[in-house]
Amino acid sequence: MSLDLGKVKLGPHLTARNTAIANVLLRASETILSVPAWITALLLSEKGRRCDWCGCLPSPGCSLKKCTGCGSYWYCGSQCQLQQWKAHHKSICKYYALYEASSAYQSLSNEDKVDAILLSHTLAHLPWSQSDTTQLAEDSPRTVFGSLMQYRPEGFTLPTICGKISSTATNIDSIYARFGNNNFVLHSHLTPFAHGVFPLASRLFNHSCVPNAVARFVLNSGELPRMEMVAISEIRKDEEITIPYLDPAIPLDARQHQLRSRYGFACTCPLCLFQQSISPIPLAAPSDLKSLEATLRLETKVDDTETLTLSRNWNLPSLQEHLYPLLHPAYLPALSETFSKASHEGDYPIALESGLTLLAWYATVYPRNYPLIGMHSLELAKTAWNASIVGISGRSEEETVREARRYLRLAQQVLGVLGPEGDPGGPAEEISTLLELLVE
Ligand SMILES: C[S@@+](CC[C@H](N)C(=O)[O-])C[C@H]1O[C@@H](n2cnc3c(N)ncnc32)[C@H](O)[C@@H]1O
Repeated sequence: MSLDLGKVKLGPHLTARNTAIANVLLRASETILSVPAWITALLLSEKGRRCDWCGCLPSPGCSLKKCTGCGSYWYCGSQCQLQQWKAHHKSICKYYALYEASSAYQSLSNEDKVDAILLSHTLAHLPWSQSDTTQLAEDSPRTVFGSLMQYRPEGFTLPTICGKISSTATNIDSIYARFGNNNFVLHSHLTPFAHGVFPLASRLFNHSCVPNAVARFVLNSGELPRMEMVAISEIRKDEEITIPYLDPAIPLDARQHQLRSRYGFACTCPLCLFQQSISPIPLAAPSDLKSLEATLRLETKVDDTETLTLSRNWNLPSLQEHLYPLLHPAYLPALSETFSKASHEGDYPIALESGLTLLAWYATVYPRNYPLIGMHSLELAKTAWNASIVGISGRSEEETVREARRYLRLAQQVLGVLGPEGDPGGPAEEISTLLELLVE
């Protein structure tokens, strides 16, 4: 298969078969590829909350319309209902209630239930027999889906399927074997709401724990959710474009295990190689912790500039050796817990210090402009704002407000690279509102 899509093309890869290659120089925040979902299924917690077709929340003052057939699918209007009916719901509707009540379905985990429904939608969506598919174009979603790599992890079992569709599908097992390692979790404001199949994006993008691109999802009433792949740093022509299949902050062993068991490969990205090279990492002695954290904050320059910008590109390997204990797998969960607990309980001196250390940690481990840096910076800004209202001894209100503004500007800068995604509002709106409240 030869895919050339303007800014990105399919190239060879030594171990992953193919990979996405930049056709041109791509700037941070540039959209590399924009594709509508082929098939989606809402997370169970989102059923009845969002439209089953377009994924949108109902507009203010409106409510979703329930399918009167099965009573289990909801739509923002007849346009969405009609499109889903034609796409797959007509083959599923009258079987859904029995299917949902079946012990085979009930015994699945929530994630597997969503994938079982996604599989049912996929099978009902198009003709699957060979004779029905011979006319499809080379770049049609069905053809590209058929070219995706299959992977059957240990314990791979086909879930129970909804609808009278198994008779038209020639090879359900091989279709499902493309799900675990190719499908995407759709998110709004970085919070998951659905699983989805985007064959073209799956065919193109490999994983790296130091990715240079991430996916955002665009929702418009009446249309299937759209995925946009966005560059988070400058990507040179002919450079590989990679995305994160999981959170790079997960400890090395757990990350490697997930990538091996779910996707079938051993990651050799720069973060994995560096962490392997310094393993086993010693834990910091409690008496050293404060000074190590202060050095990390200083090193990352997160607390000494008026306009807080993370000017470095990813260069974790240049981290001073005595700071390695801060990369111990137990350190990040403990630090996150300290920050959450202190912010929640209003212990602002501790919250602001641990929150800033956390920001320095993220800025060190994540690549530049990684969205979670922005999300954390927004969280930290809110903490600083709350602290300014309550007051912190030894610090003026003005000082704390200035700190909040710095974090807001960093959040705005980092999340601006990702751009708006999902539902209206969200972090970008929150940041603007807070910046207005905290005018100088
Ligand atoms: C979504 S596909 C990516 C596209 C795939 N390379 C192809 O040629 O179709 C996911 C699969 O690609 C391979 N893959 C992705 N990232 C990889 C990496 N960093 N190293 C090795 N294999 C990788 C794995 O086999 C994984 O199951």
